[in-house]
Amino acid sequence: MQLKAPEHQVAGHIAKDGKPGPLVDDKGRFFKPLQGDSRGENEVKFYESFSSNTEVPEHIRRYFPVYHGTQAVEGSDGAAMIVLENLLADYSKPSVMDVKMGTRTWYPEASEEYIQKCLKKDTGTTTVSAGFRISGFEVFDHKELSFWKPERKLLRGLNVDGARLTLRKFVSSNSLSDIGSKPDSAFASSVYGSSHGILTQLLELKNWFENQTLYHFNSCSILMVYENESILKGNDDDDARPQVKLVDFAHVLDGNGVIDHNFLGGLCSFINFIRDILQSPNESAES
Ligand SMILES: O=P(O)(O)O[C@@H]1[C@@H](OP(=O)(O)O)[C@H](OP(=O)(O)O)[C@H](O)[C@H](OP(=O)(O)O)[C@H]1OP(=O)(O)O
Ligand SMILES: Nc1ncnc2c1ncn2[C@@H]1O[C@H](COP(=O)(O)OP(=O)(O)O)[C@@H](O)[C@H]1O
Repeated sequence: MQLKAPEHQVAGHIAKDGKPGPLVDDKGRFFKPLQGDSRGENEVKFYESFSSNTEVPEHIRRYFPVYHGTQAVEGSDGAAMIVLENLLADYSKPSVMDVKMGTRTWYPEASEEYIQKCLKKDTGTTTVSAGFRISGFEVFDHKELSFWKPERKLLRGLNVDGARLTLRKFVSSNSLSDIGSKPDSAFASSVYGSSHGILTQLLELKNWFENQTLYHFNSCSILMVYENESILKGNDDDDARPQVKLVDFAHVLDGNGVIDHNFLGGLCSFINFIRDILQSPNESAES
């Protein structure tokens, strides 16, 4: 089995200091290392529960990576990995964004030390003020014809206007490395707005979150992706294949019959940001 580091990972842990990072194979699978501190165990528990839970509607399953169990992986010193569908396997020039949802990333059951660490990040980013934060993104720059990924530090410093601007940049054709340039939102209608676009998918998810009490998705992210190859070729809107997926279930807890207000609130706010861009694609917030 040929394994390599994923080309377009935008957030989360990477191989560092002897610890393994995610890997992908050529058969469309994504291998995520089981993290210590019971996080890995908890994520496996979630996937096992979710994949056999008959209360999860079929049309909602498509928003989650397919789970293929766990596996000891040779290229990674035999470490156990969670085997998932590689969400980017069918994309050749993907633009990708990871958005961590919720007005808080901590939860009462966590240790005081962990809560304080999360609180610091939550108040210092748009988590508290907007109900989500952009954890990472990579866009295909249509002027430079190459991928552009901002430094993490830059993302952590985004305020609400900065997040709004970044969501425009994500669907713009003008150069992204130029901080001063105003995003043209050229792909907003095909990526965010088309009948199968990001907004439609977010609204379908929201419908489920308004009722589901099975799980609480603490610290979970929405991963948005679309294809640039088709846009470059001038094909029609549907070829951008915009996709919304949920990732990172290391801190998911049982819902115990209670609505996940934290995720739902963040999702509603995020939907409003996307809607605003669609309603005024030419407006551009100052960074
Ligand atoms: O260590 P940090 O500060 O980079 O925090 C990680 C987060 O990075 P962030 O600062 O939010 O961009 C990281 O967030 P992303 O996945 O990058 O959005 C995770 O929250 C990670 O924890 P876990 O894998 O969910 O248990 C976080 O890792 P832990 O520190 O909780 O191990
Ligand atoms: N199934 C997947 N397919 C493709 N890429 C993925 C998949 N899951 C995660 N990723 C990539 O890895 C990043 C980190 O994933 P995540 O599950 O949040 O890891 P961590 O627990 O280390 O934070 C995501 O932002 C995304 O770029």
